[in-house]
Amino acid sequence: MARTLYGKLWDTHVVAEADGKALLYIDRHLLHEVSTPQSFEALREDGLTVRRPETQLAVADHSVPTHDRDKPIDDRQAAAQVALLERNCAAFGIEYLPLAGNDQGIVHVIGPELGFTLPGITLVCGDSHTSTHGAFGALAFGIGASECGTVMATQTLWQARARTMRVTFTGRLAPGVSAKDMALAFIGEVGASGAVGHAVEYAGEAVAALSMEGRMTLCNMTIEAGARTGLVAPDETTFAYLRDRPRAPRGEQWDAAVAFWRTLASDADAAFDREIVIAADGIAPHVTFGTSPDQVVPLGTVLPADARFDRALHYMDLRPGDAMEGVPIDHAFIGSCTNGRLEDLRAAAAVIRGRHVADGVRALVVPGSMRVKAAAEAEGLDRLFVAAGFEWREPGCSLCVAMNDDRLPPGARCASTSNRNFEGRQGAGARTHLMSPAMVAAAALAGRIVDVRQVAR
Ligand SMILES: CC(C)[C@H](C(=O)O)[C@@H](O)C(=O)O
Ligand code: SF4
Repeated sequence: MARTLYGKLWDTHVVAEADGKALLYIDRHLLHEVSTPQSFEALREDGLTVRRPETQLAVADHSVPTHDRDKPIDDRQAAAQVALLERNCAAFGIEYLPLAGNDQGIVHVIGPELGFTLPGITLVCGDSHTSTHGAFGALAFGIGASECGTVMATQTLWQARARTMRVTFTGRLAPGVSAKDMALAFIGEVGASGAVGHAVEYAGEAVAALSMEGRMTLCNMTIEAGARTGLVAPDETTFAYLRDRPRAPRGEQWDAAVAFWRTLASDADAAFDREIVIAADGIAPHVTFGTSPDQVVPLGTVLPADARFDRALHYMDLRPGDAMEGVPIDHAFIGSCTNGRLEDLRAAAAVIRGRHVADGVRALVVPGSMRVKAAAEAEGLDRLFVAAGFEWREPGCSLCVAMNDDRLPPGARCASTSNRNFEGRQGAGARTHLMSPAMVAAAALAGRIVDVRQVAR
């Protein structure tokens, strides 16, 4: 029978079935400091060990400071969280990527760039944005703290099979429009719970044309439509990205792996439970206006009059009929597991080159990882951002979630490349507008939200 990519990934990992659920084999587990303390505690209480430590990889990202990394961490809670992760990993034999090392970064940035994330595998992490790794054709999904413990002890998880949804982006993106705009357009169309219970596979010409960075942005935000996971079938772009990555297979193993990875695409006649088609060539840059990622509009339109948005608009200090263009901003954030990769920094830099951040705007660039930072510095992007008035920081989640000391004051309004615009996400009372890196760069220069297509060179 014809199968979808999701079906193939599922079938190759089922160990047992009962009560309508399947016991799935979990190939890889990523860990960070926020979601794992209880998982390790549970192992200790039950006297369990980690079954296959070599399939697990840990890094601290959420609460780490993005400045003065040569000094001890100031914040006591953050310092304790990071130290605990390090101790737990040492005690259970799990590899930990040190804060001072060259491989540290946001968990969803380092997995792919190290070649830890591979097509055809199941990959989990105690973090909702684990869907990012689905860009490689891996079955990747976020799990809870107790499930992290289960995976460490048993290398398996009971899961209910998801329904399938294919989202086909026809045509090509226009200049100035990116994967972030595709993600926001999709979420705007289906709503924040529109894909609940579904595994979403992205397909179509515009997806095939995306770089791995773009595909990761798309899969990363899939979770904001309520989906369990996002997927893109692996292709030449995927293989070219993974070749020679530090932990990717080599030599004959590489050839065998690629031959297997080529079989993972959905069969031509595979049926999906739901099909959505979006014309990519008609997508304009998108900006969120509310406090949920689906409260989003394309530029060139005005905010809808709808009682459902009353609370959000009140929080955001906006009104129905307002256009997003011209809304003044005082902060700009370029970073996160959605848009903190080299390509994202390049897209922002291309807009900024030779210009300066507007008076009264505080702008931050937080590379997604040490490797992204090093690569950006090798191209001189750090100097370009600093000359333009941006702060150039050390890698971590930073202002995406404000769990470290990067936090906005109440009433601040931020143009942000991150993925969640919830109330207080970037600081109590702060307002977040999600958009692409190029759009954030343009907003930082203008001091207000502008259409990057009108400022880009
Ligand atoms: C802290 C962590 C568990 C959380 C998540 O699950 O996604 C965070 O990464 C987020 O983006 O809100
Ligand atoms: S960058 Fe943001 S979304 Fe990504 S893992 Fe960190 S807090 Fe979560």
